[in-house]
Amino acid sequence: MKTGQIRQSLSGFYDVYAEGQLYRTRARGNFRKRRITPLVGDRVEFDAPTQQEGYILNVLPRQTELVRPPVANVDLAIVVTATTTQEFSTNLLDRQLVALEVAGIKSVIYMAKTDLLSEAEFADRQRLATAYEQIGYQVIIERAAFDPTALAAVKTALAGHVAVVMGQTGAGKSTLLNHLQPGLDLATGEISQALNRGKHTTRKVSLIPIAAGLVADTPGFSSYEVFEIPANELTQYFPEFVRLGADCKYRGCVHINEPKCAVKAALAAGTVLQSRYDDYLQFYETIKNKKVIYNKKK
Ligand SMILES: Nc1nc2c(ncn2[C@@H]2O[C@H](COP(=O)(O)OP(=O)(O)OP(=O)(O)O)[C@@H](O)[C@H]2O)c(=O)[nH]1
Ligand SMILES: [Zn+2]
Repeated sequence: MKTGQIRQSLSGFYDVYAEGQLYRTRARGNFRKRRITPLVGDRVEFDAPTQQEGYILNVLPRQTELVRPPVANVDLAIVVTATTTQEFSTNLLDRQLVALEVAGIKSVIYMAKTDLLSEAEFADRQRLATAYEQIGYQVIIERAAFDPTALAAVKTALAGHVAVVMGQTGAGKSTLLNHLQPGLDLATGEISQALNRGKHTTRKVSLIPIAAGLVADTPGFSSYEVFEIPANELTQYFPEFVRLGADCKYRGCVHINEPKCAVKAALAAGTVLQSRYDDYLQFYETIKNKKVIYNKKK
């Protein structure tokens, strides 16, 4: 028996990488009775008499599991953010960051399309980039449409990780992937559209080695309407609130109506971004209002 990692899945076949080689396998373990479908990124135990006919015997426990793209053990997300004034939204960015915090996936913010900005717009995005860095996120900001320094920074960030590229439609995900891996040839402007059709396509998903990491060739989605966490835990997914919250008067402070709240004090002092706090309140309300819906889930 060997141990390896699924690097690609296509019509019932799983290509497993182990000891420098790829093995084409099928699923045949008793994990199937437990309704575990192997995912790209899974670490698996398998038997392979030849490189062409192997059988997955066991799927090892997952650290993380994404639905779109269906990839296991992702531990890094490049959150591609279009910076043009029409497209840029701190709300959408914060939604993605919170969803990734909840999933236990580290985020790197990639600010794209800066070549389309005026000087004033660029200065504003730079100010935000600094603010997010202070929160604790790495921010990579393009200085040109094809910026080798930004690409090199992405490659460095990928080292040792299993990563996905996320972001809204038109953010520049395919463009970034194509620049990271020339020859990948993803059709720009087509991925979200294809996924949105919601058909059960037998889409190929693979992890491509880029620099010293692995990146899913299919970008992920940013529509996280519901956060499946209790509202009073939302604060845990805002790293700056976690740090400040230690100084709130009340344990379990949710930084809304409580007196002597360190988060609200920092907001008044201008050290917490107003947009972050506004988004926090909006997500908090969203969770409260969706309570009935997510309780119905089995
Ligand atoms: N000027 C400029 N245009 C860009 C940049 N990045 C992407 N674009 C353009 O923006 C459009 C959308 O880019 P994509 O890479 O397809 O965006 P995507 O995130 O993959 O979009 P979906 O497939 O819809 O999810 C394309 O026409 C790109 O050529 C950039 O840095 N500068
Ligand atoms: Zn507080």
